[in-house]
Amino acid sequence: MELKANHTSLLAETATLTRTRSRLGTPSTLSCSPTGGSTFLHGPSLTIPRKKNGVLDDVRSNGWLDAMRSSSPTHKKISMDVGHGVASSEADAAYLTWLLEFPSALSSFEQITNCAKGKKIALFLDYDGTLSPIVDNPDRAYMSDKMRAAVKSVAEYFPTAIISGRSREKVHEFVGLTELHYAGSHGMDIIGPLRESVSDNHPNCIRSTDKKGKEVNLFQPAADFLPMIDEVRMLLVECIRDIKGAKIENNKFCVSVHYRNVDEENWDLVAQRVYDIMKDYPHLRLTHGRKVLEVRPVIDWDKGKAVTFLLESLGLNDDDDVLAIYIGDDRTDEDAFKVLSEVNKGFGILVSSAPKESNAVYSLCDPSEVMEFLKSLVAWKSNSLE
Ligand SMILES: O=P(O)(O)OC[C@H]1O[C@H](O[C@H]2O[C@H](CO)[C@@H](O)[C@H](O)[C@H]2O)[C@H](O)[C@@H](O)[C@@H]1O
Repeated sequence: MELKANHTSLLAETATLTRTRSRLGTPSTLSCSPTGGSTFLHGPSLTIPRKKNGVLDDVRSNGWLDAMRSSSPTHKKISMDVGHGVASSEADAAYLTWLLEFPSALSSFEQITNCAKGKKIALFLDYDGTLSPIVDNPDRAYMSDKMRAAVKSVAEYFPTAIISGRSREKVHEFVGLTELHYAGSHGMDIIGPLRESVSDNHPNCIRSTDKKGKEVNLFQPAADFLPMIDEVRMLLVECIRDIKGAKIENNKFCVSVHYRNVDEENWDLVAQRVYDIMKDYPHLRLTHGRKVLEVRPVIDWDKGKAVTFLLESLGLNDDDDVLAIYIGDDRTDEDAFKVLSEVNKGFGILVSSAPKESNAVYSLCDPSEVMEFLKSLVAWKSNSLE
């Protein structure tokens, strides 16, 4: 039996498994001001230390390898002892305990819609691991037609944006819906509605046209870095060429170094090769995703800033009656969760099937639960309009 069958009763069952509930608290205190979540632990420092004696000392001592090993917890669903409703392993018990701190957005749906009453919902969706399941080949991370239909329906009721680490063009191609707003390269490439106050406030925001010839605002705060990023991408392609399974992905303002398909014994080699290139580019930094190293410009911009920018572009940032919901699965999504709770404008929903520290308030287990959540939002909104 899967956890999804009945979150509430399972949570009650497992309450006895933990003595930490009172310490953790639950968003039942959320009322209509959804802030909270815990402080996100950013993990190992990502600054690059000077080179030491041995070749691999750098990547070991700076924590890259540890971060690589913990970057994508094994996907699992809770298995339960049939007929007993108790968690069948310590990992399951840990997950159920974690759910007390980050309750399912599905079982908390009524609480969420109570918060949303009388408010304008704006929806922000990450792509990989949120709308599409994680797969070995990043070029084939397609979302299902059912998911596409769910995203299309939700966008009919609420302004909806995709915020991805991929290039904007690529994620738009995968999603294939023109009615959404898109931010690629972790928010460093945004097309938003034309709004003069926004281009006045952001020097890198220019007037442009989208694929349909409609006038839009194009915001690319890292435009000056493009030649450097291209140069580093080409160096990275060369330097990992002989490592079986390693793959470089061009995300325009970022470069992804994938190691999902590399033998674990060669991960340190991937890390060291990337490190050896990065050390000559102090204006670039590295972040960790799910079995991916991401090289990006050192600028004060992330998915959190992209959410703020998009809210401004949608004319929603000054309204008190806005509820922004951000759904994502990755470390980079934490910046967005954090911003929403800081400005008290909404909350994050972390997609994870394993316990993680997060700035999110709620959780969903996997993309199938994300789809269920989107469909529930549509049903709730259309019923409320009848
Ligand atoms: O911000 P996102 O939309 O979540 O993008 C983050 C990265 O996602 C992709 O990589 C991840 O998904 C791949 C396909 O399932 C998987 O093979 C890979 O191991 C994951 O890290 C994408 O390929 C990256 O470029 C994005 O930065």
